[in-house]
Amino acid sequence: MSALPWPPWRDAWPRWRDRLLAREDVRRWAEALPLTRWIARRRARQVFDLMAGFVYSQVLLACVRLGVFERLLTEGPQTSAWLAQALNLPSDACERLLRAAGSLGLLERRSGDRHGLGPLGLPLATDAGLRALVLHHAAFYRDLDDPVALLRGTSPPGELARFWPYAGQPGRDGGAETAGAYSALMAATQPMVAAQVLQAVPLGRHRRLLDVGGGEGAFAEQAAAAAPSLQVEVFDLPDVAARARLRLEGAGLAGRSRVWAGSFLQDRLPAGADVVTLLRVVHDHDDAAVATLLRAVWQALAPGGRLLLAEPMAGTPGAHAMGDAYFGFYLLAMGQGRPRPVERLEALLREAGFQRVRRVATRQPLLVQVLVADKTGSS
Ligand SMILES: C[S@@+](CC[C@H](N)C(=O)[O-])C[C@H]1O[C@@H](n2cnc3c(N)ncnc32)[C@H](O)[C@@H]1O
Repeated sequence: MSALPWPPWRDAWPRWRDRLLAREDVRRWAEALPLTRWIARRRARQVFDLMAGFVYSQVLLACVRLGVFERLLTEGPQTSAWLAQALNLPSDACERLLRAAGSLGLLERRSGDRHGLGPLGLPLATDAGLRALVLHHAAFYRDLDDPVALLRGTSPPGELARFWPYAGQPGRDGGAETAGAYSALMAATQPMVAAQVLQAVPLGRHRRLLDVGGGEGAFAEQAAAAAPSLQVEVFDLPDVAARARLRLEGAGLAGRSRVWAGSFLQDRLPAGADVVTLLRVVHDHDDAAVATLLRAVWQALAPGGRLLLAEPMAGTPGAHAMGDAYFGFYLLAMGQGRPRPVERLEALLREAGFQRVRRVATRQPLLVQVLVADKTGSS
């Protein structure tokens, strides 16, 4: 266990508060008193939202499955009757869905008794990657059916674990199919990550980029568009690499790209790139595998080259639940990996031989944080 992040004397206040608020009479008093009433109400709402969060997610899933957001984006605000017909729902059920989605900020009322996109519905209407994730979460949701068994490791492998095994055993049965489904999801959600990374770290000064665990090449394609003189390369497992080859050729990048098939846990990475990217890869792996991977990247980089590690991280200010709750349980269901705080990743990078490890701010740290690290010595 690591040391406590605060000295024991700081426990005194929460201990006193917990003892006080455990008393029924104090809670009633706090609800009645104008000065504390708003805190009591906010807490009650927060607890209710935690309890009911799974219902909110299913309202969102229904909207995505029915294509509500894209429809309202292309057709503009519509009446409940119009939507009931377009979505093939009984009018009562449609009204119920519209009310639920409205209460969550996904939709909002407009003039003439019509419904339009709400502030939270707009990103879902415009981002196919977000909608793909919502659909994918249906499988994650089923895996969370018995969270205690999941924590104890006594539940049978769930759907996410079946989605993933091609990574551990390339070439095994069903590899191409599972790799296809997973890689397509990654590619659909990659644009939001690429936008953050390329804005934070322009690649114009580099000549050769190697995207390790680069999936079907979605980031390589965007990097090539952002830096026209950059040679882009992707390294991934064989079934995924085959998809990357097709994608990059299809994007007209055959002359500026190269795709390598292999496992970064067993095979040498191609040497000589002056920038290596690891996007949403490290959190998928346990510490021993990460040490192997980072050492392999260090060896592959040209002297003076740099590594760009980007992923959602634990302890992200203002987004703790994203790291510790969402990714903590997502990766548990997947069967390996963990979200790591920046400090842990910095330590792993230094242990692998990297120097000048530094953080680069992104506009949406919830989506992705970026660490840059240099290879200053020779291998
Ligand atoms: C979460 S996905 C991220 C893909 C891509 N970087 C992105 O952000 O869209 C992780 C990627 O690492 C690849 N991967 C996992 N284990 C690997 C291994 N041992 N060797 C090479 N690639 C691996 C997977 O096939 C997958 O494409």
